[in-house]
Amino acid sequence: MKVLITGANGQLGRGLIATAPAEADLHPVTRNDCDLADASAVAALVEQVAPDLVINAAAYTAVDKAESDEDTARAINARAVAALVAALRGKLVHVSTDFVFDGTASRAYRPDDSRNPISAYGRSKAEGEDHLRDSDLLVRTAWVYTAGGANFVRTMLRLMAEKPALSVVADQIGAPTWAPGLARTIWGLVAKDASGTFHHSDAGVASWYDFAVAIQEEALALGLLEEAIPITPIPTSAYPTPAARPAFSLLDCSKTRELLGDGHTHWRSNLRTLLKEEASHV
Ligand SMILES: NC(=O)C1=CN([C@@H]2O[C@H](COP(=O)(O)OP(=O)(O)OC[C@H]3O[C@@H](n4cnc5c(N)ncnc54)[C@H](OP(=O)(O)O)[C@@H]3O)[C@@H](O)[C@H]2O)C=CC1
Ligand SMILES: Cc1cn([C@H]2C[C@H](O)[C@@H](COP(=O)(O)OP(=O)(O)O[C@H]3O[C@@H](C)C(=O)[C@@H](O)[C@H]3O)O2)c(=O)[nH]c1=O
Ligand SMILES: [Mg+2]
Repeated sequence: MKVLITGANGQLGRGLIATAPAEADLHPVTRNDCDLADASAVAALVEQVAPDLVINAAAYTAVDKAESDEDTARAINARAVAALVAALRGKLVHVSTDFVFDGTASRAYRPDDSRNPISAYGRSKAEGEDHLRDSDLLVRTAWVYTAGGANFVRTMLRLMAEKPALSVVADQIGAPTWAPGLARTIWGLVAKDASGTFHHSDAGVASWYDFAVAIQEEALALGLLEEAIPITPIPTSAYPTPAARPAFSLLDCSKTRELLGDGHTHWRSNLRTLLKEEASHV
């Protein structure tokens, strides 16, 4: 099975490469190999590799920057998806976000719930989803982190080492996602030849504040941080950002777990695994 993986240097791309099944003949590509904003380059790449499957792990993920750069976000998160679908004979596995939802739900979002993005990034990702065919596979995830990535965990570790105190929003609720776990779920869905929409995040629920508190506790226990600093829970209104973010974006992952018939690891357990990995590199 010839598999083209875009975004190969990203958090998910690296996880997909690390967890790929032995029978997958991987063709990882980065921005240097192909600029996804260039539709003709996308078509040429797909023609040249002639993959059975494309896993599109590339995206414009700078949520705040997208507010003032929506056209670039749309080029990568939407128009590149259309170009992949147009060039491709095989299946597209595409990845999207909890930020396609508006956050007004009072229960976890199911794969077929209606979308209503409230940011430029969310709109660009929703538009990308719309380009998929029925035979393609869409996996929505949230709050992704991994070793070496640009993510909330690494931002917190840096700020906790530098600052005397932190304030973190406590009224945005969701669940973090460890990239290698997401990658395994994607390979599991590919093995089942799944199509349609699936959700994957780690198990459990958190606010960004809860996540920050857990990061500090686990990092102190592992010796990644020397001293605890006070972390204050704040409302979103006290932390203004260019992009609006959903107040509640928990993903209901039961359809995915039922199909794969496996367990669902709690985010705190995955966080500990990641921090142990970070600690072993120090
Ligand atoms: N990160 C998160 O919290 C979440 C991510 N997602 C989705 O999951 C998927 C994977 O995200 P993640 O791995 O975290 O993202 P990353 O930002 O870690 O990686 C994205 C990759 O896409 C590449 N890329 C960006 N623009 C282009 C371009 N024009 N041409 C070629 N490559 C490009 C980037 O390259 P470069 O480094 O050179 O820019 C980067 O390697 C995405 O679809 C994202 O929307 C969903 C929910 C949460
Ligand atoms: C650094 C910092 C952030 N925050 C808040 C801002 C924001 O509401 C929240 C998370 O901040 P970040 O900028 O790390 O997260 P953000 O980039 O918005 O993360 C999102 O990225 C995209 C790609 C997705 O698809 C989403 O699922 C989600 O993971 O924490 C604080 O309250 N205090 C702080 O000191
Ligand atoms: Mg970010």
